[in-house]
Amino acid sequence: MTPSTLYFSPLLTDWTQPVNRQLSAFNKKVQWQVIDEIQQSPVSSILLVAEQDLQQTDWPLLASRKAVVILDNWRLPASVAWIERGATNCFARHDDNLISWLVSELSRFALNHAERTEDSVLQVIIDAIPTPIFFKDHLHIYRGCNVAFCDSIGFERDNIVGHSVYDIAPKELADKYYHADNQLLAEGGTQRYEADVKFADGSLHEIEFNKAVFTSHDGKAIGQVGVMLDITERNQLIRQLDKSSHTDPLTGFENRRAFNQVIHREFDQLESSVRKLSLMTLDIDFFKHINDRFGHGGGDQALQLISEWLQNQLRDTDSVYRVGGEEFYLLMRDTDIHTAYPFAESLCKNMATHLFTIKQQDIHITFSIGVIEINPAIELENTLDMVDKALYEAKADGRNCVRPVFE
Ligand SMILES: Nc1nc2c(ncn2[C@@H]2O[C@H](COP(=O)(O)OP(=O)(O)OP(=O)(O)O)[C@@H](O)[C@H]2O)c(=O)[nH]1
Repeated sequence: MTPSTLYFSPLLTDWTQPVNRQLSAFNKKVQWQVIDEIQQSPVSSILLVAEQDLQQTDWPLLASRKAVVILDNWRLPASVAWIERGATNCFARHDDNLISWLVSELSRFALNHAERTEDSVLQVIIDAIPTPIFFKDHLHIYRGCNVAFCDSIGFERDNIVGHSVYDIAPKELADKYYHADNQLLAEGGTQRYEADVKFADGSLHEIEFNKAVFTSHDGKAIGQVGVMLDITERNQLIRQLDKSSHTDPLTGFENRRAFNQVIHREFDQLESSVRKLSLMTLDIDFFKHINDRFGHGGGDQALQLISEWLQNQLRDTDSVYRVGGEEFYLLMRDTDIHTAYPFAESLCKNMATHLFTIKQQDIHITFSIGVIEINPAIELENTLDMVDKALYEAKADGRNCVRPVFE
């Protein structure tokens, strides 16, 4: 930033000439730079802006500049309102006090700059903490941060401190932060929420923001401190654990625990819908013989081959679960018994004619199957008992067959 450059908004264009003449009279040589948007002026620069040029979306950026609002007709309430929104000062168009304020600011620039480089004990302490930490004032301007915060967002501290969140984050994200900050300042206390954050190296992180308001001695909110906990690995672990607690490792199918959750959810929805839902229970016949003949490893291989085969027979709306050693449930959505029964018959027939190769030997394997349409008027437990009973009947009737339940 050049200290002797004064940035100004378009409506002040004619007005800058008389001001420039007066500054020259006091040996203050300045350059004038017109800007269309506040963001075109550097943070901490002196910005002179006509009240009519300001949009509400500009307000969050006022406090990160030395923004002076110029009023056509100076009114005390308007002046105070602009200062509360973050403006440094407020003058009437023809107020000579503006000239003395500018002279004083231009003279003090070097001193202020030197003061900003001070290193405090607090800074050393927070820099030693590997978790990103930042603090902002009540106008959403960053007033401090640690090294971990700079590293995570990929900015130097000088490009953060004194800046508005709109200076360092894309508008969409800045809007989100601004809204959350406003809410916290209004409500006080603490705030915790999770959000995805893109770090400087392009990686996406799941972050838990822990923020707290700090107050002046009279209890007024004057800013907030935020700590960003990276919970990406923790969440990945939770998702992995959740998945493995619902998945059978041998076949990759979901297990009985997953089935119980899904069936109860879908059963509850059935009551309020006209959709049909059918359930098939499939049990491999004489699986013990396969283990006896090929060993337990051969039995495992058979289970994997059968699962692959079964998966290939299904429609997109079907889900299969391994609910026991050699027993599977097949949930068929949008399917009534008149469709489910012939489908079960064709599965049974296709399975019996398919050749599986285990340890270089071709064998035939068969299923016994029970099938039922789930009736929302009947207790789910009773339905599950009925379809299991149908499966036992199929076994008792010689296996390799389907027994449907018709009510
Ligand atoms: N290899 C292997 N075998 C399993 C697994 N889970 C269960 N089994 C075996 O599956 C066999 C099931 O035997 P049974 O319940 O008698 O049933 P079956 O031999 O299939 O006979 P029916 O069901 O009456 O036709 C047992 O020998 C179990 O040890 C598994 O994960 N891997």
